[in-house]
This record gives sequence, C-alpha cells and structure tokens, in this order.
Amino acid sequence: MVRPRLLVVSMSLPVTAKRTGEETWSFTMSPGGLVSALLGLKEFETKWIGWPGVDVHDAVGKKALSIALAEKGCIPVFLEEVCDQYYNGYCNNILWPIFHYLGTPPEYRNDVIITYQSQYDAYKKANRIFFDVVNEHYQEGDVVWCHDYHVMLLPQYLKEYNSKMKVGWFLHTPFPSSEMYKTLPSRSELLRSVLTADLVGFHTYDFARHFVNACMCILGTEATSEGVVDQGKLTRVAVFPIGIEPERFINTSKLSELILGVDRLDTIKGIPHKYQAFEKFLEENEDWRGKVLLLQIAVPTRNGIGEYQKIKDQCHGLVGRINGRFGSISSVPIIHLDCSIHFHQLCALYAITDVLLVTSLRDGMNLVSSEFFAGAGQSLGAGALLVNPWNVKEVSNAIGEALSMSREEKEKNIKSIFSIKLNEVTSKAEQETGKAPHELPQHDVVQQYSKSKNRLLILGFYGTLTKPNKNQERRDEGMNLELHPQLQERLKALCSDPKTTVVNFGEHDMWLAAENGMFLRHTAGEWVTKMPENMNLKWIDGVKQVFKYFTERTPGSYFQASETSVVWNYHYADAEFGRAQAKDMLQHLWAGPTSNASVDVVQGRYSVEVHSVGVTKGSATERILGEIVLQNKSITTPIDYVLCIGNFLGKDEDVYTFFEPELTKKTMSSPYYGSGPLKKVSSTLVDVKGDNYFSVAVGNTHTKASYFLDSSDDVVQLIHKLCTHNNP
Ligand SMILES: O=P(O)(O)OC[C@H]1O[C@H](O[C@H]2O[C@H](CO)[C@@H](O)[C@H](O)[C@H]2O)[C@H](O)[C@@H](O)[C@@H]1O
Ligand SMILES: O=c1ccn([C@@H]2O[C@H](COP(=O)(O)OP(=O)(O)O)[C@@H](O)[C@H]2O)c(=O)[nH]1
Repeated sequence: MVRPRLLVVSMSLPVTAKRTGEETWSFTMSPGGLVSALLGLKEFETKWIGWPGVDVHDAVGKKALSIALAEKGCIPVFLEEVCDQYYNGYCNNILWPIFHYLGTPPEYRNDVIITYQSQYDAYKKANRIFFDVVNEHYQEGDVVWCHDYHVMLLPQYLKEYNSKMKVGWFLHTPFPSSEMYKTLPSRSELLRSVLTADLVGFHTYDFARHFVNACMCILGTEATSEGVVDQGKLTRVAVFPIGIEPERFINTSKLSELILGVDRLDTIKGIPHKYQAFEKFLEENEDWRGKVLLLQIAVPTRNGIGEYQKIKDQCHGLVGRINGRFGSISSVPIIHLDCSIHFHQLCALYAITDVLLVTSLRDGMNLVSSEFFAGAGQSLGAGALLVNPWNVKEVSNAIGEALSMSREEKEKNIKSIFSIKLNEVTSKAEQETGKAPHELPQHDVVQQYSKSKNRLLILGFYGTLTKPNKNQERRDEGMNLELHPQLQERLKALCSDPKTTVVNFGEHDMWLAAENGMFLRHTAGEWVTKMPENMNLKWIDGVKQVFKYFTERTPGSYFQASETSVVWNYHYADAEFGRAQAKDMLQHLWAGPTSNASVDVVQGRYSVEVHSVGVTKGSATERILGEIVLQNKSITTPIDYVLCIGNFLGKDEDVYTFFEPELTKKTMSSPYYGSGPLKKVSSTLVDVKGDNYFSVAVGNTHTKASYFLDSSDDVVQLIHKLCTHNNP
C-alpha cells in the first residue's frame, strides 16, 4: 500500500541556512520545540515546507539552496520583503503576545491602523506565498499539515483552491481564553480560516476548549463532542500533547550542585524571574553560596524584535548584579550563555544536572522539562516541584527543597513520573487471582459467626448493600445510592450486638469509612482524618479540569470529586463514545495533571478514577483497625471472625486478602505495623485461621475473594441469617 505523503508546513524549516559561497550553503538546526517535536515523524514520507532562515535575492542562490535543501527533504519558501513585517511584526509582535496573554504591545495601541494593517497585509501575503509553494509540490492524496500561528490563513487558501485536500492545523502555543483572543482585530478571519481545516489540534484540553469557545462566542458556531460545526460543516478539534523521543535522551557523573536552565531567550520563558528567585535563594541560604551553579542556556531568538533585545539586556544586567553580589575569585553563581548548544552537549548536561529550573510564564508545551526527565531519569532520578514563577519566594524555597532532596525521594518521584498506573479492573484481578472463587457456604458463615466472640464485618456499600439493578440496562448500573430497603432493621440489629464490629456506611452503631478509609468515624462520633501525612493533593484541581472538559464533551457523563479522589462516570453516555473518550482522557491525564503526581489512575468498566497512590481499601484497613482499637477499648479479645463482603474495584481487592491467615501472620510482624497503633495489640488483635475468615465478592467471579454471592439480595439474606443466628 502506498503511504500518504505528508507535507509539513511551518514558518521555519528544521534547518537554518547560511550562505558560504555563491552556490554553497551550510546548515544548523533551527531553535525551538516545534522542530524537536516534528523530527520524530518517521512513519510518513515527509516533505517539510518553510522559510530557510535567510533572505535570498538572487536566482543562483535560490536554486542552489533549493537543491541543497531537497537532499534534506526540505522545500524553501522565500519570503523576501514581507518577512520582517510578517514574522517580526504580525506573528511575533501581535499573535505571539496575545496567545501568551501578554496583550497587544503598546505601540499598536498608539498607531493601531497603520502598523497593524500593514503587518496584517504582510501576514496575508506571506500565507499566499506558502500556499503557492504547497500547491506547486502537492500531489493528489498528500496530507497537508500546517503548523502554528504563522500559517492560520493557509488552510482556507488551500481548501478554496482544492476542497479535497486533506488539511490539518496544529497550534504549538497556548490558545488563550476568548476574552484575550477577542482583542485581536482579525480574530474572525483567522478563526474562519482555521475552521476550513479538517482537523485542528492543540497541546492541551484547555487550549482546545478556549478555541471552541472563541468560535462559539465570535462566530456563533456550535460546539459538539467532536469539534466545531459551522453551517453544517464539522471541523474536528482534538488534543495531541506533543511528546519527545525518550530514547534520544536516555541513551546518551558530578560537579558541585548544578542547576540548569534551557530556554529560548523569550519573554514568555520567565528567565528574569528565574534569576530573581535564584538571587533570593542565595540571599537566604548563605551555606549554598559557592556550592551551587546555575547554568542558563539562553538560545537566541527573534533578534529583530525590540522586546527580545530588551529581555537580553535585562538578563545580562541581572546576571551581572547577582554574580557581583555572590561571586568570588573562584566561582560565580550564574553562567548565562547566549547561544544554542549541540544535542550531545545538551544530553550530557541533562545527565549531570541536579535541578532543572523551568519558570515559563506561559508555554505551549515546554519540551525541555520532558527531555530532562528522560535524560536525567536513568542516571540521577528526579522529581518535579511545581512552582508559581511569579512568586520569587516560592521558587527560591523550591530551589532549596530540590537541592536538598534525598536520592530515595528523587527515585520515588521519578518512578511515579515514569509509570502511569492503569489498573484494568477485571483483567488485572483475573491475572492475579489464578483461582476462581467458590459459592459462599452460607451455613458455615452463620455457624462460625455464632461460635465467635469478637467479629469484624467489613461491608462495601455500592452493589453490596444497595438495591440490585433489576433493569439490566447498563445505564442503570452503579447509580443506585440507596440502602437496600430490607437492610435498615437488620443492620441495626447486627450493629447493636456488642460482639460485632461493623465497618461501613450507615446510620447505626458502626464504623463509617469514607473515601477508601481516608476518613473514618463511629456513627456516634466525629470524622477522623486517616490521611497519611504529607499526602500531596496538588494534582486534584488539574484532574478536575480534565474531567470537566470531558464531561462537557461527553453527553450523559458526570464526575464526582472528593478530598482524595476524582471519578468520571460514563454509564449514561453512549458506550462506544464513552470508551473512546475515556481512552483519550487517559492520555490527557498522563500528559497533564497526573504526569508528575503520585497517583493511581484506575479505569473501571464505565469510569476513570484518579486517587493518590496507595489509597486502597486494603491499605486503609490497617489504619481503620488501629483507630477502632484506639477508640474502642472494649476490644480485649482477639478478632476471631472476619466477614468481608463487597463489590470492589480491582485496586481495592487487597481488602479481601488482608486477613488471609498466612498474610496476617506475615504482615503483623512486618515493619509496616511497627509504628502504628496496631503494634501494641498485633499479637492479640486477630486470630483468624481460615475457617473463620470469609472474603466475598458480590456479582464478580474474577476476584481475589475466596467466595462470591450473586447480588445484594443474597447479602440481605445472609445478613438476615446472621441477625437471627441465635433465634433461627
Ligand atoms: O522559530 P522561532 O521564532 O525562533 O521560535 C521557535 C519556536 O517557538 C515556539 O515553540 C512552541 O512549540 C513547542 C513544541 O510544540 C512548545 O513546546 C513550546 O511551548 C512553544 O513555544 C513556536 O510555537 C514555534 O513555531 C517556533 O518555531
Ligand atoms: O541549545 C539548545 C537548547 C535547546 N534545544 C532544544 O530546543 C527545544 C525547546 O523546546 P521547548 O518546547 O522547551 O520551547 P520552545 O523553544 O519551543 O518555546 C528542546 O527540544 C531543546 O532540546 C536545542 O536543540 N539546543
């Protein structure tokens, strides 16, 4: 099969040309993440169309350059006299600041018509020049992939000429909220043009959402789960978080502590903010002076724009001041280099760096951060501390924290960054059990119950104590939050038996464990937080944003957030669409809020749940027991009967095995119990030998539980039998 050709169009080619003779040219790699990101395109036959970084005015030079570039799969676009007004002007002085929330530069406010209009004219002309070149090289079946804010009019020019062309447009920068975008005079024309593309892509869900909103507010288009519909025509809008090729970095020793910064010298990268924070750090941490070096690679960019020259001067000024204040004859705290470096040097730097300091104020993606984790992960281990770049004190503290982080901590963090924990509920349980559960021997359960003196009942709620769904429609699953009507009285009876401790939800004399045991209370008491100390929950807001976005795009879905977890459910949504959205959501989580967080992402049958690592019912059981023992001094005899019934997610199935006799023996003497309240009672707390321990999964035959019951009706019957055991 013939693979489609891909025509990549971007303002700059991946190489920048320099004339070395009348007909000879040399090349260097162009700066910036767009080039790094697209270098990985291997699956397609690709031709790259863009500006070669120089103006060429003579025919001989143009021809020679075109031939030299053709060997690299590149096709030059000669912009000539429009280049300055187009690139420095409209692209980088109008679109770039607006897209990064910096607003319109002051000069445009004073001279709106002339400056703005002439630059926009240059933008249109330049896009026409790109169109001519694409057209000249286009072959039927080619896919044309337009990149970035430099070529927003190109999709329209291409589609007007040939509506059958397959055209995509991807934005590498943020797309701002519609309030900011509205300040752009040519806002409608640019949106309309982009909408002529077949597919429009962004790095993050936020940027995609802003784009869809801008189309709705400004053009009055309709938003659907797939994208934007304008007069019956659908433009798909999707999120493709650009990544890196980790192998490039992974495959590629120690100074005094090294902090590294790698950024184009751009106003959005927050380099002065970085220097100010570092200065504060040195001010407040005398011990570190002379022992830490900040090496900043400040890659030159857009030198033709005044703002970029200013920021360079500003950085040089700050570096001079800080080196003057804290430097000595033998060392300076900052080395600032106005240059780019070779790929191998960059890899070597990543590998020996202790701390990568990124303080971008706004960024499309920031590949440097991903590259560092890939490059440093193998050798050093690393952990990300999230900071607000505007808060000098916070960044300064984070520098201190990062420099003092132990190797173990770094390794722990890098592990959680590298592994997305996807626990496929059923398949995982299936793999791990290897044995099928038996039907619950109810007679034995009741007999043992009556013989025992101190019983522990652990009961799940959803699907265990709730009414079963008679209606077999999937949409009814999991939505029943009501206690089974026949259970009220029976639970009450069970809980009032002094020999029985019940852990669950309810209104009776029992222990209520909420949020996987993170919160615990006796019905007669207050909620006690059982959250482990230092549990980092900073990821929650980001995850909520992702869930909100998918909820808006997936009719019938909803999400629920609690203190330590967020769950997105799509029982009510179209099944196939919901599944596709869930898959997409996992990518977003991975690329965004969970990429740096110690969380488990659990995919349920019709749900996606994110919670802090280790928040499982099994791990909570120890804490819960500890609290019960602490608060309930009456537990003087060991627990001699455990009945654990639930309809738990795969990740919670450890609760079924928690009391298994051989495990109990092992764990009770393990350091895990060392400091907990169970230590004092560990030898006497639990006395289960197997015949007095029943783990039961409701309605699930792929489980770690030893037994199963079909439905919560069976649970009701069993509980009835337990209540009446003395009086059958
Ligand atoms: O070509 P220049 O004007 O020198 O600028 C270099 C590139 O800067 C921007 O890069 C963006 O793309 C990266 C990869 O997707 C992303 O990680 C980063 O956050 C963006 O700023 C610009 O969007 C590119 O067009 C430029 O080539
Ligand atoms: O001397 C250098 C410094 C940086 N980079 C690369 O430039 C890219 C910068 O991308 P990022 O997304 O961080 O920011 P952008 O410059 O695109 O805004 C990364 O792939 C770096 O590896 C490079 O090739 N040489």
